[in-house]
Amino acid sequence: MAQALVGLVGWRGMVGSVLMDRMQAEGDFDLIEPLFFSTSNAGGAAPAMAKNETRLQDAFDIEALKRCAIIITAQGGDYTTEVFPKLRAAGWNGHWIDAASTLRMKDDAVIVLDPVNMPVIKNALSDGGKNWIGGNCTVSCMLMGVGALYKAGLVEWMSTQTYQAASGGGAQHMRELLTQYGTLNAEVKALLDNPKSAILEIDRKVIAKQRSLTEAETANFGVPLGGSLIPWIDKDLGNGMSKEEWKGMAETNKILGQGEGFGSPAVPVDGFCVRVGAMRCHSQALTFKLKRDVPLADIEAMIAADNDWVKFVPNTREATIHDLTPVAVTGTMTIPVGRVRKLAMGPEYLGAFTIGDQLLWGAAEPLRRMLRILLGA
Ligand SMILES: NC(=O)C1=CN([C@@H]2O[C@H](COP(=O)(O)OP(=O)(O)OC[C@H]3O[C@@H](n4cnc5c(N)ncnc54)[C@H](OP(=O)(O)O)[C@@H]3O)[C@@H](O)[C@H]2O)C=CC1
Ligand SMILES: N[C@@H](CC(=O)OP(=O)(O)O)C(=O)O
Repeated sequence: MAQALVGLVGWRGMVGSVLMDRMQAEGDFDLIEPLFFSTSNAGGAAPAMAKNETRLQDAFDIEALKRCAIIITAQGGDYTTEVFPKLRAAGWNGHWIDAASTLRMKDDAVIVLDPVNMPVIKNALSDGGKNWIGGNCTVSCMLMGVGALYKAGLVEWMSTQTYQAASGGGAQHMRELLTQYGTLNAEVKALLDNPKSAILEIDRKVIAKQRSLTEAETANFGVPLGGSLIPWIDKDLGNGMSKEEWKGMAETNKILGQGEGFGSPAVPVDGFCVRVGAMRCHSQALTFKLKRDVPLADIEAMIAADNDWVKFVPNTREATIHDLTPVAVTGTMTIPVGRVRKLAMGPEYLGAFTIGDQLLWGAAEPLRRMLRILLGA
């Protein structure tokens, strides 16, 4: 039987490259006939994973896209906004798998995170669903870690305080962060090399340099991030909330198939989203109000048993500083959850800390897993 023709758009970008690596590592290309698209180099050579179709197709060519049974895109929201409606209007009835946020909250779209919401995905599939969208990276990584508490119906509300990496803004943001670190280091290198130099002199020079970075040096974040932080991510919704913060409640509930549109109450999720100088791991401190007092050991066991990727980190200094950091997690599929303890506010109040690679579980992995679900593999 002929293999399904799967269109790949955005495969050479940062998210797309991580997706390609994961698809190769898991043998996904053995199951499909890939058709590679480009917005900038139609007619050029497709990457080595191509089989019969070795030339890049034009990613804006609706007729070429219509040939595909499934399209996976990590090209970005502008591309989705431009192409998806035209493709559907042209009668294309295939499956659209997308990393961008554009379609996430549409009624006919499912936010895919199958280790957490396989029942929601299966329901939508049996109802003829065709639009499968990856979730916000922070939300997906959080639910991979503590989804067990939601599945058990234990969460009355949750507050999140995030520590989000530069990669969430894109490749240029990562470069800008590292360039800033380099600039700051260069500013005080001579003083650092002299063990007798005064730390407050170093500090004075660093802050002076941070405050005088040029527009070019802060073009992506708008302000210095190296040696600082930015407590605002994504758009200003005008009600005191950032769009990234809004996604926390909206997407968590939609992923779980509850709240608006599902006929059940939404769990309140709120907090502050903060950009920090990490490279590609999003970290989050979580505060839960549970519906009842559950013994800590039961909670730990529930979290640890939820899926193959969650790793329970004992709440000790040693385990935490080694296993619960962006440096430990980057480039791995592991989602550590640690610092789990009852809080001083009462026995129903639980604290936890979790981390995920925002390019893996936060972006690429749910997409390739959805492809597998569609292929029945
Ligand atoms: N960054 C993130 O953390 C997350 C991003 N997303 C979604 O994924 C989308 C893509 O993000 P991201 O991968 O960071 O975007 P990139 O900018 O890395 O890639 C997007 C596209 O830019 C084009 N491009 C132009 N110049 C280059 C270059 N030098 N190297 C590689 N590609 C280039 C490519 O298209 P072409 O080959 O056609 O020229 C590529 O597919 C986002 O817009 C967002 O919707 C989702 C979750 C997380
Ligand atoms: N907003 C995220 C990255 C991202 O792409 O999110 P979304 O897929 O929800 O637009 C961040 O900056 O860390």
